[in-house]
Amino acid sequence: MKIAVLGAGSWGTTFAKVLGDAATGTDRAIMVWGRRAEVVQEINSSHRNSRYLADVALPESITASTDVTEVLHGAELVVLAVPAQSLRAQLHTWAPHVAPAAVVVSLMKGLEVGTDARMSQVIAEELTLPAEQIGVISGPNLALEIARQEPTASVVACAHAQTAAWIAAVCTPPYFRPYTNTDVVGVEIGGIVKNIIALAVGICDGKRMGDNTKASVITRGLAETTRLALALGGEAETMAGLAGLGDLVATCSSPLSRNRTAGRLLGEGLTLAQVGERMTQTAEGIKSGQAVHDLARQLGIEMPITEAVVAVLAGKLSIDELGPLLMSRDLKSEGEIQA
Ligand SMILES: NC(=O)c1ccc[n+]([C@@H]2O[C@H](COP(=O)([O-])OP(=O)(O)OC[C@H]3O[C@@H](n4cnc5c(N)ncnc54)[C@H](O)[C@@H]3O)[C@@H](O)[C@H]2O)c1
Ligand SMILES: O=P(O)(O)OC[C@H](O)CO
Repeated sequence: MKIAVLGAGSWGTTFAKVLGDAATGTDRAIMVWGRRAEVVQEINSSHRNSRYLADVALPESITASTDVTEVLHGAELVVLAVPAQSLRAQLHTWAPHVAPAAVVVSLMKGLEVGTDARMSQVIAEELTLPAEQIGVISGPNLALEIARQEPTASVVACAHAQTAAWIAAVCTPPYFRPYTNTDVVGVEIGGIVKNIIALAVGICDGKRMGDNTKASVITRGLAETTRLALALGGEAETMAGLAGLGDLVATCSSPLSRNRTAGRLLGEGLTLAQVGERMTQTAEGIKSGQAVHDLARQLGIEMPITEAVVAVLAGKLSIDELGPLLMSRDLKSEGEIQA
Protein backbone atom coordinates (compact mmCIF):
# COMPACT_ATOMS: atom_id res chain seq x y z
CA MET A 1 0.00 0.00 0.00
CA LYS A 2 1.27 3.48 -0.85
CA ILE A 3 0.26 6.56 1.13
CA ALA A 4 1.08 10.15 0.16
CA VAL A 5 1.40 12.84 2.82
CA LEU A 6 1.47 16.34 1.36
CA GLY A 7 3.08 18.74 3.80
CA ALA A 8 6.32 18.07 5.67
CA GLY A 9 5.69 20.36 8.61
CA SER A 10 5.02 19.45 12.19
CA TRP A 11 1.76 17.51 11.76
CA GLY A 12 2.33 16.10 8.28
CA THR A 13 5.63 14.55 9.35
CA THR A 14 4.21 13.30 12.63
CA PHE A 15 1.22 11.74 10.89
CA ALA A 16 3.54 10.04 8.41
CA LYS A 17 5.23 8.49 11.45
CA VAL A 18 1.83 7.39 12.80
CA LEU A 19 1.13 5.72 9.45
CA GLY A 20 4.55 4.09 9.40
CA ASP A 21 4.36 2.84 12.99
CA ALA A 22 0.86 1.48 12.32
CA ALA A 23 2.24 -0.92 9.71
CA THR A 24 5.63 -2.03 11.00
CA GLY A 25 6.87 -5.11 9.17
CA THR A 26 4.51 -4.71 6.21
CA ASP A 27 5.27 -3.40 2.73
CA ARG A 28 3.49 -0.08 3.33
CA ALA A 29 5.30 2.85 1.71
CA ILE A 30 4.71 6.38 2.95
CA MET A 31 5.93 9.21 0.77
CA VAL A 32 5.97 12.78 2.04
CA TRP A 33 5.91 15.86 -0.17
CA GLY A 34 7.83 18.83 1.21
CA ARG A 35 8.52 22.28 -0.22
CA ARG A 36 11.97 22.59 1.26
CA ALA A 37 14.71 20.50 -0.32
CA GLU A 38 16.73 20.45 2.90
CA VAL A 39 13.81 18.98 4.88
CA VAL A 40 13.23 16.33 2.21
CA GLN A 41 16.90 15.47 2.13
CA GLU A 42 17.11 15.09 5.90
CA ILE A 43 14.07 12.78 5.97
CA ASN A 44 15.65 10.59 3.28
CA SER A 45 19.19 10.55 4.63
CA SER A 46 18.73 10.65 8.43
CA HIS A 47 15.06 9.70 8.98
CA ARG A 48 14.55 12.96 10.83
CA ASN A 49 12.83 16.32 10.34
CA SER A 50 14.76 18.33 12.90
CA ARG A 51 13.30 21.67 11.82
CA TYR A 52 9.88 20.57 13.15
CA LEU A 53 10.39 17.48 15.30
CA ALA A 54 13.80 17.92 16.93
CA ASP A 55 15.44 14.51 17.36
CA VAL A 56 12.41 12.28 16.76
CA ALA A 57 13.37 9.25 14.62
CA LEU A 58 11.07 8.49 11.70
CA PRO A 59 10.28 4.97 10.45
CA GLU A 60 12.32 3.75 7.49
CA SER A 61 9.11 3.22 5.51
CA ILE A 62 8.95 7.02 5.10
CA THR A 63 10.66 8.68 2.16
CA ALA A 64 10.27 12.25 0.93
CA SER A 65 10.39 14.24 -2.28
CA THR A 66 9.81 17.78 -3.54
CA ASP A 67 8.23 16.25 -6.66
CA VAL A 68 4.50 15.94 -6.03
CA THR A 69 3.97 13.76 -9.13
CA GLU A 70 6.30 11.14 -7.70
CA VAL A 71 4.70 11.38 -4.25
CA LEU A 72 1.13 11.00 -5.54
CA HIS A 73 1.88 8.27 -8.08
CA GLY A 74 -0.08 5.13 -7.11
CA ALA A 75 -1.18 6.50 -3.70
CA GLU A 76 -4.52 5.07 -2.57
CA LEU A 77 -4.58 7.30 0.50
CA VAL A 78 -3.63 11.00 0.25
CA VAL A 79 -3.18 12.98 3.46
CA LEU A 80 -3.13 16.78 3.32
CA ALA A 81 -1.26 18.85 5.93
CA VAL A 82 -0.48 22.31 4.57
CA PRO A 83 -1.68 25.67 5.95
CA ALA A 84 -5.41 26.00 5.33
CA GLN A 85 -5.21 29.21 3.33
CA SER A 86 -2.77 27.61 0.87
CA LEU A 87 -4.77 24.43 0.22
CA ARG A 88 -6.93 25.51 -2.71
CA ALA A 89 -4.00 26.86 -4.73
CA GLN A 90 -1.98 23.72 -4.01
CA LEU A 91 -4.85 21.46 -5.06
CA HIS A 92 -5.01 23.20 -8.44
CA THR A 93 -1.52 21.88 -9.07
CA TRP A 94 -1.97 18.53 -7.38
CA ALA A 95 -5.41 17.53 -8.74
CA PRO A 96 -4.24 15.92 -12.02
CA HIS A 97 -1.93 13.59 -10.09
CA VAL A 98 -4.44 12.32 -7.51
CA ALA A 99 -5.76 8.85 -8.44
CA PRO A 100 -9.54 8.98 -9.08
CA ALA A 101 -10.26 6.29 -6.48
CA ALA A 102 -7.94 7.70 -3.80
CA VAL A 103 -9.28 8.52 -0.35
CA VAL A 104 -8.20 12.06 0.59
CA VAL A 105 -7.86 13.03 4.25
CA SER A 106 -7.53 16.52 5.70
CA LEU A 107 -5.43 17.04 8.82
CA MET A 108 -5.99 20.79 8.65
CA LYS A 109 -7.83 22.99 11.14
CA GLY A 110 -8.67 26.14 9.26
CA LEU A 111 -11.51 27.89 7.43
CA GLU A 112 -10.81 29.46 4.05
CA VAL A 113 -10.88 33.26 4.11
CA GLY A 114 -13.17 34.69 1.42
CA THR A 115 -15.27 31.55 0.87
CA ASP A 116 -15.71 30.41 4.51
CA ALA A 117 -15.18 26.87 3.19
CA ARG A 118 -14.06 24.03 5.43
CA MET A 119 -11.08 22.04 4.16
CA SER A 120 -13.24 19.04 3.26
CA GLN A 121 -15.33 21.37 1.09
CA VAL A 122 -12.24 22.77 -0.62
CA ILE A 123 -11.10 19.20 -1.31
CA ALA A 124 -14.51 18.20 -2.70
CA GLU A 125 -14.57 21.24 -4.98
CA GLU A 126 -11.02 21.10 -6.26
CA LEU A 127 -10.75 17.33 -6.68
CA THR A 128 -14.43 16.74 -7.53
CA LEU A 129 -14.51 13.82 -5.14
CA PRO A 130 -17.62 12.27 -3.59
CA ALA A 131 -18.12 12.48 0.18
CA GLU A 132 -17.22 8.81 0.67
CA GLN A 133 -13.66 9.55 -0.50
CA ILE A 134 -13.06 12.52 1.81
CA GLY A 135 -12.03 12.17 5.44
CA VAL A 136 -11.01 14.51 8.22
CA ILE A 137 -8.81 13.79 11.24
CA SER A 138 -9.03 16.06 14.25
CA GLY A 139 -8.77 15.92 18.02
CA PRO A 140 -6.40 16.75 20.88
CA ASN A 141 -3.38 16.13 18.68
CA LEU A 142 -0.36 18.23 19.55
CA ALA A 143 2.11 16.89 17.01
CA LEU A 144 5.22 16.77 19.14
CA GLU A 145 3.52 14.70 21.86
CA ILE A 146 2.36 12.18 19.26
CA ALA A 147 5.78 12.13 17.61
CA ARG A 148 7.14 11.22 21.06
CA GLN A 149 4.59 8.41 21.13
CA GLU A 150 2.59 9.74 24.07
CA PRO A 151 -0.82 7.99 24.13
CA THR A 152 -3.36 10.09 22.26
CA ALA A 153 -6.91 9.67 20.98
CA SER A 154 -8.30 11.30 17.87
CA VAL A 155 -11.32 11.34 15.56
CA VAL A 156 -11.52 10.14 11.97
CA ALA A 157 -14.60 11.61 10.32
CA CYS A 158 -16.18 10.74 7.01
CA ALA A 159 -19.79 10.96 5.87
CA HIS A 160 -19.49 7.26 5.08
CA ALA A 161 -18.83 5.17 8.18
CA GLN A 162 -17.05 2.45 6.20
CA THR A 163 -14.47 4.87 4.84
CA ALA A 164 -13.92 6.31 8.32
CA ALA A 165 -13.36 2.80 9.67
CA TRP A 166 -10.91 2.04 6.84
CA ILE A 167 -8.91 5.22 7.49
CA ALA A 168 -8.89 4.53 11.24
CA ALA A 169 -7.58 1.02 10.68
CA VAL A 170 -4.73 2.43 8.61
CA CYS A 171 -3.57 4.90 11.28
CA THR A 172 -3.59 2.92 14.53
CA PRO A 173 -0.12 2.42 16.01
CA PRO A 174 -0.06 1.49 19.74
CA TYR A 175 0.14 5.13 20.85
CA PHE A 176 -2.61 6.64 18.61
CA ARG A 177 -6.26 5.65 18.97
CA PRO A 178 -8.68 7.05 16.39
CA TYR A 179 -12.44 6.97 17.00
CA THR A 180 -14.73 7.20 13.99
CA ASN A 181 -17.51 9.73 13.43
CA THR A 182 -19.75 10.60 10.49
CA ASP A 183 -20.21 14.22 11.65
CA VAL A 184 -17.62 15.83 9.37
CA VAL A 185 -19.01 19.33 9.98
CA GLY A 186 -18.84 19.08 13.76
CA VAL A 187 -15.35 17.56 13.72
CA GLU A 188 -14.01 20.29 11.43
CA ILE A 189 -15.72 23.16 13.25
CA GLY A 190 -14.35 21.95 16.60
CA GLY A 191 -10.82 21.99 15.21
CA ILE A 192 -11.20 25.37 13.56
CA VAL A 193 -12.78 27.37 16.38
CA LYS A 194 -10.61 25.99 19.19
CA ASN A 195 -7.69 27.82 17.61
CA ILE A 196 -9.45 31.15 18.08
CA ILE A 197 -10.42 30.29 21.65
CA ALA A 198 -6.78 29.30 22.27
CA LEU A 199 -5.71 32.75 21.05
CA ALA A 200 -8.05 34.23 23.69
CA VAL A 201 -6.69 31.94 26.42
CA GLY A 202 -3.17 32.81 25.34
CA ILE A 203 -4.01 36.49 25.70
CA CYS A 204 -5.18 35.72 29.27
CA ASP A 205 -1.83 34.02 29.90
CA GLY A 206 0.05 36.98 28.51
CA LYS A 207 -1.92 39.26 30.83
CA ARG A 208 -1.12 36.95 33.78
CA MET A 209 -4.77 36.11 34.35
CA GLY A 210 -5.72 33.08 36.44
CA ASP A 211 -7.41 29.75 35.91
CA ASN A 212 -10.95 30.95 36.62
CA THR A 213 -10.64 33.38 33.73
CA LYS A 214 -9.19 30.78 31.38
CA ALA A 215 -11.76 28.13 32.34
CA SER A 216 -14.50 30.68 31.71
CA VAL A 217 -13.11 31.45 28.25
CA ILE A 218 -12.71 27.75 27.42
CA THR A 219 -16.24 26.86 28.55
CA ARG A 220 -17.96 29.78 26.87
CA GLY A 221 -15.73 29.15 23.88
CA LEU A 222 -17.16 25.66 23.65
CA ALA A 223 -20.67 27.14 23.86
CA GLU A 224 -20.08 29.42 20.87
CA THR A 225 -18.32 26.65 18.94
CA THR A 226 -21.33 24.41 19.53
CA ARG A 227 -23.73 27.11 18.33
CA LEU A 228 -21.83 27.42 15.06
CA ALA A 229 -21.54 23.66 14.59
CA LEU A 230 -25.26 23.13 15.18
CA ALA A 231 -26.19 25.91 12.78
CA LEU A 232 -24.11 24.20 10.10
CA GLY A 233 -25.69 20.80 10.73
CA GLY A 234 -23.10 19.40 13.15
CA GLU A 235 -24.00 17.44 16.26
CA ALA A 236 -23.83 18.49 19.91
CA GLU A 237 -22.32 15.10 20.87
CA THR A 238 -19.35 15.78 18.62
CA MET A 239 -18.64 19.02 20.46
CA ALA A 240 -18.56 17.12 23.77
CA GLY A 241 -16.08 14.65 22.28
CA LEU A 242 -12.43 14.56 21.31
CA ALA A 243 -12.71 16.93 18.34
CA GLY A 244 -14.65 19.46 20.42
CA LEU A 245 -13.94 19.60 24.13
CA GLY A 246 -10.88 17.37 23.86
CA ASP A 247 -9.05 19.53 21.36
CA LEU A 248 -10.14 22.73 23.06
CA VAL A 249 -8.67 21.59 26.38
CA ALA A 250 -5.42 20.35 24.83
CA THR A 251 -4.84 23.46 22.75
CA CYS A 252 -5.81 25.96 25.44
CA SER A 253 -3.68 24.21 28.09
CA SER A 254 -0.50 23.41 26.20
CA PRO A 255 2.58 25.56 25.81
CA LEU A 256 3.16 23.53 22.61
CA SER A 257 0.10 25.14 20.98
CA ARG A 258 1.08 27.69 18.37
CA ASN A 259 -2.30 29.43 18.69
CA ARG A 260 -2.06 29.76 22.46
CA THR A 261 1.53 30.94 22.09
CA ALA A 262 0.52 33.59 19.54
CA GLY A 263 -2.20 34.78 21.94
CA ARG A 264 0.26 34.90 24.84
CA LEU A 265 2.65 37.05 22.84
CA LEU A 266 -0.21 39.43 21.98
CA GLY A 267 -1.16 39.52 25.65
CA GLU A 268 2.41 40.37 26.56
CA GLY A 269 2.15 43.42 24.33
CA LEU A 270 3.64 42.36 20.99
CA THR A 271 1.97 43.58 17.82
CA LEU A 272 0.52 41.06 15.37
CA ALA A 273 3.44 41.75 13.03
CA GLN A 274 5.92 41.04 15.83
CA VAL A 275 4.07 37.83 16.67
CA GLY A 276 4.30 36.81 13.00
CA GLU A 277 8.06 37.35 13.06
CA ARG A 278 8.43 35.13 16.14
CA MET A 279 6.23 32.27 14.90
CA THR A 280 7.95 29.68 12.71
CA GLN A 281 4.91 27.38 12.43
CA THR A 282 1.28 27.79 11.40
CA ALA A 283 -1.18 29.32 13.90
CA GLU A 284 -4.38 28.83 11.90
CA GLY A 285 -6.61 30.87 14.19
CA ILE A 286 -4.97 34.13 13.17
CA LYS A 287 -6.32 33.94 9.61
CA SER A 288 -9.32 31.64 10.09
CA GLY A 289 -10.72 33.93 12.78
CA GLN A 290 -12.01 36.38 10.20
CA ALA A 291 -13.66 33.59 8.18
CA VAL A 292 -15.34 32.15 11.28
CA HIS A 293 -16.55 35.61 12.22
CA ASP A 294 -17.96 36.18 8.72
CA LEU A 295 -19.68 32.80 8.71
CA ALA A 296 -21.24 33.41 12.13
CA ARG A 297 -22.52 36.80 10.97
CA GLN A 298 -24.11 35.25 7.87
CA LEU A 299 -25.81 32.61 10.01
CA GLY A 300 -26.87 35.07 12.71
CA ILE A 301 -24.85 33.19 15.34
CA GLU A 302 -23.41 35.06 18.30
CA MET A 303 -19.73 34.26 18.85
CA PRO A 304 -18.59 36.98 21.25
CA ILE A 305 -15.14 35.57 22.05
CA THR A 306 -14.37 35.02 18.37
CA GLU A 307 -15.65 38.49 17.55
CA ALA A 308 -13.46 40.07 20.23
CA VAL A 309 -10.34 38.12 19.19
CA VAL A 310 -10.89 39.06 15.54
CA ALA A 311 -11.27 42.72 16.55
CA VAL A 312 -7.97 42.52 18.45
CA LEU A 313 -6.24 40.91 15.46
CA ALA A 314 -7.64 43.61 13.17
CA GLY A 315 -6.38 46.34 15.51
CA LYS A 316 -9.93 47.50 16.25
CA LEU A 317 -9.88 46.52 19.92
CA SER A 318 -7.02 46.80 22.37
CA ILE A 319 -6.02 43.84 24.53
CA ASP A 320 -7.08 45.84 27.61
CA GLU A 321 -10.56 46.42 26.21
CA LEU A 322 -11.16 42.73 25.47
CA GLY A 323 -11.98 41.53 29.01
CA PRO A 324 -14.32 44.41 29.94
CA LEU A 325 -16.12 44.03 26.61
CA LEU A 326 -16.88 40.35 27.22
CA MET A 327 -17.75 40.87 30.89
CA SER A 328 -20.25 43.65 30.18
CA ARG A 329 -22.48 41.65 27.84
CA ASP A 330 -26.14 41.23 28.81
CA LEU A 331 -26.79 38.59 31.47
CA LYS A 332 -28.44 35.41 30.20
CA SER A 333 -29.25 31.82 30.96
CA GLU A 334 -26.37 29.39 30.51
CA GLY A 335 -28.71 27.02 28.66
CA GLU A 336 -29.65 29.46 25.91
CA ILE A 337 -28.34 27.97 22.69
CA GLN A 338 -28.53 31.28 20.85
CA ALA A 339 -27.07 33.31 23.74
N1 LIG B 1 1.15 20.76 14.56
C1 LIG B 1 0.12 20.23 15.19
O1 LIG B 1 0.22 19.89 16.38
C2 LIG B 1 -1.19 20.05 14.48
C3 LIG B 1 -2.07 19.10 14.98
C4 LIG B 1 -3.30 18.93 14.37
C5 LIG B 1 -3.62 19.68 13.25
N2 LIG B 1 -2.71 20.58 12.77
C6 LIG B 1 -3.11 21.31 11.57
O2 LIG B 1 -2.35 20.81 10.48
C7 LIG B 1 -2.15 21.83 9.50
C8 LIG B 1 -0.68 21.90 9.18
O3 LIG B 1 -0.04 22.32 10.38
P1 LIG B 1 1.45 22.00 10.73
O4 LIG B 1 1.52 21.97 12.21
O5 LIG B 1 1.99 20.84 10.01
O6 LIG B 1 2.11 23.35 10.20
P2 LIG B 1 3.64 23.67 10.03
O7 LIG B 1 3.73 25.14 10.04
O8 LIG B 1 4.44 22.88 11.00
O9 LIG B 1 3.97 23.09 8.57
C9 LIG B 1 3.28 23.52 7.44
C10 LIG B 1 3.90 22.88 6.22
O10 LIG B 1 3.29 23.45 5.06
C11 LIG B 1 4.29 24.06 4.27
N3 LIG B 1 3.75 25.28 3.70
C12 LIG B 1 3.74 26.52 4.22
N4 LIG B 1 3.14 27.37 3.38
C13 LIG B 1 2.78 26.65 2.31
C14 LIG B 1 2.16 26.94 1.09
N5 LIG B 1 1.79 28.19 0.80
N6 LIG B 1 1.94 25.95 0.23
C15 LIG B 1 2.32 24.69 0.51
N7 LIG B 1 2.93 24.35 1.63
C16 LIG B 1 3.17 25.31 2.52
C17 LIG B 1 5.47 24.32 5.18
O11 LIG B 1 6.67 24.37 4.43
C18 LIG B 1 5.39 23.11 6.09
O12 LIG B 1 5.96 22.00 5.46
C19 LIG B 1 -2.75 23.10 10.11
O13 LIG B 1 -4.03 23.30 9.60
C20 LIG B 1 -2.84 22.78 11.60
O14 LIG B 1 -3.88 23.50 12.24
C21 LIG B 1 -1.52 20.76 13.34
O1 LIG C 1 -0.36 24.19 17.82
P1 LIG C 1 -1.81 24.47 17.47
O2 LIG C 1 -2.35 25.61 18.26
O3 LIG C 1 -1.98 24.61 16.00
O4 LIG C 1 -2.63 23.19 17.93
C1 LIG C 1 -2.21 21.94 17.48
C2 LIG C 1 -3.33 20.93 17.46
O5 LIG C 1 -4.39 21.37 16.65
C3 LIG C 1 -3.83 20.55 18.81
O6 LIG C 1 -4.80 19.55 18.69
